[in-house]
Amino acid sequence: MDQFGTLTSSIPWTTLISSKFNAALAGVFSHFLLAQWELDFHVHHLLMFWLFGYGAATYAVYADSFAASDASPISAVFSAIWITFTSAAVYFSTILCSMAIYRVFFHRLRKFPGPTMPAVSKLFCPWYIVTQRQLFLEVDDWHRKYGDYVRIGPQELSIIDTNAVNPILGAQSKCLKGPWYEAPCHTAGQSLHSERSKIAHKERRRHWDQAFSTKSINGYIPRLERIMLRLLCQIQARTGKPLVINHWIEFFAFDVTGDIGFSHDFNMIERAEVDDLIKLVRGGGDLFMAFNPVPWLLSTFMRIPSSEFKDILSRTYKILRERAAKTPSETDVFSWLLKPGKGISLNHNADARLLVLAGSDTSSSVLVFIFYYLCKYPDQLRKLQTVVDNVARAKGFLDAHTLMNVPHLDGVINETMRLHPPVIFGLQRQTPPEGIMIGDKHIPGNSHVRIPHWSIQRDERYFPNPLSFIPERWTTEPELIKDKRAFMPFNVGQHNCVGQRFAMIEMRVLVANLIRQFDVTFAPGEDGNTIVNGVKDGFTTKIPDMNIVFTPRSGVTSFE
Ligand code: HEM
Repeated sequence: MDQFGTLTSSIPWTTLISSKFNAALAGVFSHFLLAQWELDFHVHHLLMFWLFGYGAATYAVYADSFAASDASPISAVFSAIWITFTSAAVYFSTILCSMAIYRVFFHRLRKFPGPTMPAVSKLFCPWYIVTQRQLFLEVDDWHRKYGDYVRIGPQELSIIDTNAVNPILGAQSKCLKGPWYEAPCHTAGQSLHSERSKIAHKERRRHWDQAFSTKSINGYIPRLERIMLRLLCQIQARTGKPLVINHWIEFFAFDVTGDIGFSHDFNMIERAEVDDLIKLVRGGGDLFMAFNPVPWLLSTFMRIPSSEFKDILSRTYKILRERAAKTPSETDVFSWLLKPGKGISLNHNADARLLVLAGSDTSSSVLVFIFYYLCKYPDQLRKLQTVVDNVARAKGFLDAHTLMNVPHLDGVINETMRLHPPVIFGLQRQTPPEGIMIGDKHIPGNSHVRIPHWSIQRDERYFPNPLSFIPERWTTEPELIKDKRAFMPFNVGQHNCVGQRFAMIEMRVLVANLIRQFDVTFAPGEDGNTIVNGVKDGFTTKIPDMNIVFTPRSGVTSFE
C-alpha cells in the first residue's frame, strides 16, 4: 500500500492488460466458454461480470502505473481508463469476430443454406422488423430461394417439409420447447405454455385437459351463449353504421375467456370498451414484437423493472383472489387449476394471463379474417347464410349444439386459419443432444427448429391454388388438400392447443349467429387491404382495424 492508500503489487498489470495480443486471446477464450452454455437468460450476469472486470482492470492499471511513475493521480486515472478501454475494444471485437467466423464456417448448422446475416446473429431481426418488414414474410421469401430447410439464426432452422411435423412437434417427438419460451419466466412466473420440462408440463397439462374435457366444455357453453346474445343486441343497435369489427370481436372473446376462465365479467361488450387490465397485458406490444425473435434480448428487456407489470400482477392477483374466495355456480377453467387451501401462486397468475391472451387474441384474429373474406366474396357470404339458415330455420338463436356438425361452416373457419394462422411464425423447438432424423436428413443436436405456419400452410405442394380462399377444400373438393399434415393452426402433439375444441365452438357460434341475423359488407372506403397487408407477428397475429357494416336480414327468425 502506498502513501495514497493504493494497493501495489508485483504483477506487471499494465503490461498484461495493455497487450492487445492478450486481449485478443482472452476474447477467443471467452467465446469458447460462452459457446458451452445456453446463456440466453444470464446476459445481465455477464454484463455485470464484464463491468466488474473492466473496473478491476482499470484499478489494477491505475495502481501499477501510479506506483511506477511520478504522474499525478488524475492523469494516472485517465491513462488507466484509456489503456483498459482500448484492450476491452480489442477483447469484444475479437469475441464478435470469433463468433461470426465460427458460426459461418464451423458451426454444426453451416451446411444448411440461408442468408449470411442471420447465420452470424439474430440481432438483425429487431432492426429488420422495425425498419423493414415482418420476419415471417422474409423467411417465406428465403424458403422460395433456398428450399425447405433454411438457416434463420446462428442456431435456428426454419423448415417447411411436412415430414418434419411429427419429429419436431408430434406426440413422440424428442424435441423440447426452445429458449424463447423461458424468456419472460423469471419475472412473470411459469405458465403451462412456458413450461419447457416435458415432465412438469405433462403434470400441469393434466389439469388443463380436465378443464377442457367434453363435460367441462358443455358447462361453459351456456356462458358463451349468454355473451353471444349480448353481442347480437349491441350489433343490432348499430346496424347500418360502419363499425370496427376487430373491437367487437375482441370484446366478445375477452368477455368469454374471463367468464369461462375465472368467472370474471370484463363486461367489455356492454361497456363497448377494452378493459384496463387487457390494455396493460397487451402493452409493450411493439417492443415485444421487435425483441421477440431474440430470446436473450427479450429476457434482458423484461428484467427492467416496470410499474405497468407490477400493476398487471396485482390486478390479476386481485381477480384470482376474488375467484378463489367463492365457489362459482358454474364451473370454470380455474375450478381445475386452483387447489383448495393452497393459495394463489405466481404460476397461477401466469396461467391466468396465458388463458386470457391465448384464448382471445387467437380466435379474434381468425374471426376478423372470416369477416374479411365474407365481405370480399359476397357469394361465399350467401352460400354460408344458406347453409346456416338450413340448419335450423325455426330457431332465432343458433346454439352451440345445433352448430356442432355444419361442415361448410367449419370449412370457412379452417380455410381462414390456413391462410391466416393466429400463430403465424411457428413454434420454436430444440432438438435433443443426439439430434433428430427427418427422412434421411440429420438435424444436429441442440439446434432450434420451427415450422412456420404461414409458409407451410400456403405451400402449393400441400394446398393447390394456395392463395385462394376455397372453403370447399374441406368439404366437397378434398383434392385441394394434398397433405393434411401441413395444416396445424392449433399445433399437434403434447403441446397442442388445449382450448381448440372450445375455440371451434366459439367461432361457429359467433359467425353463424351474426351472418344469420345480418348481411355484412365493407364500410364505404374500406376494402380490407389494410388488414391483409398489415399483419404483424407478436407470437400471435396482430392486425389493423377493419370497418364493416351490418344490415338486418329480412325473413329470418329474430334472435330476440
Ligand atoms: C383459433 C383459435 C386458437 C388457435 C389457432 C390456437 C392455437 C394455439 C397454438 C398453435 C398453441 C401452441 C403454442 C405453443 O406450443 O407455443 C396453443 C396453445 C394453447 N392454447 Fe390455443 N389457440 C386458439 C384458441 C385457444 C382458446 C380459445 C384457448 C382457451 C380458452 C386456448 C388456450 C391455449 C393454451 C392454454 C395453450 C397452451 C397449451 C400448452 O402449452 O400445453 N387457445 N394454441
